[in-house]
Amino acid sequence: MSERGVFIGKLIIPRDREFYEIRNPADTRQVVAKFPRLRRDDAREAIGVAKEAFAKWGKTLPVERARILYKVADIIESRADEMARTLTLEEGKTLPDSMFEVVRTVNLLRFYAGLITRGQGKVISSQDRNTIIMTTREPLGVISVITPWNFPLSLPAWKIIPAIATGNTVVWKPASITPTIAYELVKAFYDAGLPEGVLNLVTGSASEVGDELVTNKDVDAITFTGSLQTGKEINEKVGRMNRFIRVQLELGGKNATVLSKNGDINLAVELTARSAFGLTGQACTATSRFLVPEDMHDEVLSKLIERTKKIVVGNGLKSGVDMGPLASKEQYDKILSYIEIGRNEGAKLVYGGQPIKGSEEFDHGYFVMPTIFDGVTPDMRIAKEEIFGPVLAVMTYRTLDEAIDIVNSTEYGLIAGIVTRDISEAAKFTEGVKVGVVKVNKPTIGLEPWVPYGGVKGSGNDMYKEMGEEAVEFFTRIKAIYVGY
Ligand SMILES: NC(=O)C1=CN([C@@H]2O[C@H](COP(=O)(O)OP(=O)(O)OC[C@H]3O[C@@H](n4cnc5c(N)ncnc54)[C@H](OP(=O)(O)O)[C@@H]3O)[C@@H](O)[C@H]2O)C=CC1
Ligand SMILES: O=C(O)CCC(=O)C(=O)O
Repeated sequence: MSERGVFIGKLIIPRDREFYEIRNPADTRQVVAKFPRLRRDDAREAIGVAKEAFAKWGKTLPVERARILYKVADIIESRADEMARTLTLEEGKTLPDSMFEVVRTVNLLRFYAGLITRGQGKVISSQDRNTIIMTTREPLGVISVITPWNFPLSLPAWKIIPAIATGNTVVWKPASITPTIAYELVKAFYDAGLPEGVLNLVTGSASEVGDELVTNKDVDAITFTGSLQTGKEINEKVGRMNRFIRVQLELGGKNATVLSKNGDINLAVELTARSAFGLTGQACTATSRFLVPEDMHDEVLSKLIERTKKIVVGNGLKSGVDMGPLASKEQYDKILSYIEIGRNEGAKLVYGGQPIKGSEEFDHGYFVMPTIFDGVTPDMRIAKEEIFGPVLAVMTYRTLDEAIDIVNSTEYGLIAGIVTRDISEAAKFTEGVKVGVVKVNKPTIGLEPWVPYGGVKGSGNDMYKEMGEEAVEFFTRIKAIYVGY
């Protein structure tokens, strides 16, 4: 398997750096690609290149930037099958889920291309005669983009595209285990004619490359998605630097789906099974708690187990597979350890709870069964901590108020779902839950790119939203202009 490069201004293959292997999580005998482990100096160089490129890119007309974004969209569309396959090989999710990411990326490109040509300022009436006041939005400069592995294409895309569309330049550090699809995304930008240095890709460790992207004084803003722990670390580091820059932190979740007494049981079971076990539970939007009215518990649980038995686990490249492997050995060990924690703290394991082994198809991958714990109480670790895998906690409640309290009882606040036929119940739930997104009769997974997204509490620093028109607010600053005539 060939060695891949990085983009520092342009594509380079740094032969004097160590290369590390990316392996397929469904079959670890297969090497997907090799990438260089860059050092701090390389990241510093990339930031310098981005700063230089900003001097020109920041002054291009929106229509020129839009023209390139539309072209990137066409290129990605023409490479959709190949890119989806690469994503599955590298991260493990099923091909339809990978294709969903590709299509979302194309939609993001076209959405922001259209949006920026519409203009971003306002005209405000003045208290003085013969005066016009207006605002414009200007790009910030160099943006550090640091992203996780679970949505390795569309999640970075929803940061990079509005950043570049608004005239900023970018240095991107993808998660160490998913650089191949990152490389493909950046390549599509350059194939579309993006000027050198506007989008830079640096692969390497969090402690060197990641740290440089956070602490370098030429960085004007940081947008990060990842764990709560890393988010706190980045926040502290930036705080210690004694200068004011924007930091966007999108962190974990411990999302609940609540079945109300007035809800459709079959719908709740279907949405929960999809949101808990789809994407192998490795989504920040996944449902990891299922709250069920006490008197409906037995019927719901038996339907949930029946539905979960139908989930086909396997290599994401195979058709008919619903759930791929976990993305890495680290993930595999972590999920199995949480299953052990659940057992030890007295939750009842009613389905799964095992790695899948014993055949050629499964012996070389990080496969585990979809897992359901029943009798989970809010004080248990499996009810509070983000597991980030296919492990669902079933909990019971008596009143809607109590359900809302349970939903709010973790340190996270990303998404909450309710299944109900009663509109006033849906309204009460929506008002009561402390989260960034509410889903009514919909799965917690599945976001649309034109809708603002972001969590509260431990799920994010909640100053700016991602996606939608709102993303532009993070990547631009407002200038007010008073004109007398
Ligand atoms: N709210 C949201 O929108 C989403 C949140 N997430 C959250 O992401 C987490 C899973 O992703 P995971 O990759 O494990 O998260 P991490 O926080 O471990 O890593 C995220 C990214 O940050 C890098 N990184 C890690 N430590 C530092 C540091 N000190 N300074 C700079 N960069 C650093 C990582 O590099 P490296 O890979 O080299 O370690 C990676 O690129 C889950 O908690 C999940 O909930 C995921 C998706 C969406
Ligand atoms: O659920 C989705 O559509 C997106 C979720 C996501 O991006 C994430 O979990 O990282």
